[in-house]
Amino acid sequence: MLKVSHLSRCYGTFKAVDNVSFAIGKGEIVGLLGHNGAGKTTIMKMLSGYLEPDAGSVCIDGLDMARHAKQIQRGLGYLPENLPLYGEMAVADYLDYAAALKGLAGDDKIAEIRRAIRATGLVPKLDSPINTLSRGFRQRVGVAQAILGRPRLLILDEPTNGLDPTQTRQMRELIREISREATVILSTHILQEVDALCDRALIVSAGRLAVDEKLDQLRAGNSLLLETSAAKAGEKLQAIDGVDSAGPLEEPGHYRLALKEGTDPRTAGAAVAAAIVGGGDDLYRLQPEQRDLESLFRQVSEAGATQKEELSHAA
Ligand SMILES: Nc1ncnc2c1ncn2[C@@H]1O[C@H](COP(=O)(O)OP(=O)(O)OP(=O)(O)O)[C@@H](O)[C@H]1O
Repeated sequence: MLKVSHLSRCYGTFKAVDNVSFAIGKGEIVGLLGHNGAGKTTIMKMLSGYLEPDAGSVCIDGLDMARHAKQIQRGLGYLPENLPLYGEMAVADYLDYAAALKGLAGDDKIAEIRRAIRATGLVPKLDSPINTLSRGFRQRVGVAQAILGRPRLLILDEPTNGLDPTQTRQMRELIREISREATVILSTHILQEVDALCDRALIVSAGRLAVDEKLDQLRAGNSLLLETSAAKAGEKLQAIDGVDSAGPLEEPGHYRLALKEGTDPRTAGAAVAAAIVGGGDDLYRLQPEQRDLESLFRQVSEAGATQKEELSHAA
């Protein structure tokens, strides 16, 4: 449905997005995660056709954004980070205007506005000028305009930004509801948001895509941590059935063993233990590696910070 290839974008000489590629299938909810300034909004702007990439391409349903922006944008809903809402306008008038901009007219337009208003719980606020609404309701107006016309792809930049816990819960329910009909990519720096809503996480760090992983795979984990007296066990362990790679960690005798897909960690663990003990070495620790979004995010951020530091020293 969405294919992003080698996307890059600079602001002046600063590279905000650097060679990012990923693909999203129909019906997925994907979270784009990253620290402040990681490049999420810049990526979202390019996905929506609002900003042109310096290099790379965005294809939606086989159409290239560079050549078919108008056509693609008709089937796309976008909630930008700071949606310019016209404060003096009543909610109903604003949505009527937004629907017309999307090319909706006549009965279709009325039906779509009604649907968006109901989906976002905006019925009691229809006649209220936008500048009298709370932040949560303004955000709902933003989502309502994004879902007008039943877009097949929804791009939501920080949809729960600034919402209180109740509003956040309601917004998540709304996104889940919308995802029954549409593919959703949402950006956030809130890990729980991705945990609660998404099938997959993309983590950007310093403009680069550092992680692209399904959350159930992430939760299942597929690696072992080993501590042994064997000084150079790497090669021997790599030869064990089910072990994909055996990398030494910083401390001597510590290894991280990545397992091949479909390998049962218990079976591989037993073979690893037998190889260590059978070779006359001591086995101090062997356990599945605990992986969660938070530790992965921390790892990626630390790596990104080191990389930034190295770049600034080199400059
Ligand atoms: N118009 C611009 N001109 C210059 N630099 C910009 C511009 N827009 C963004 N940047 C810079 O590009 C980098 C990426 O910004 P971007 O807004 O994409 O990050 P983000 O991950 O969305 O951050 P946040 O979570 O704070 O919204 C940042 O360092 C930012 O300062």
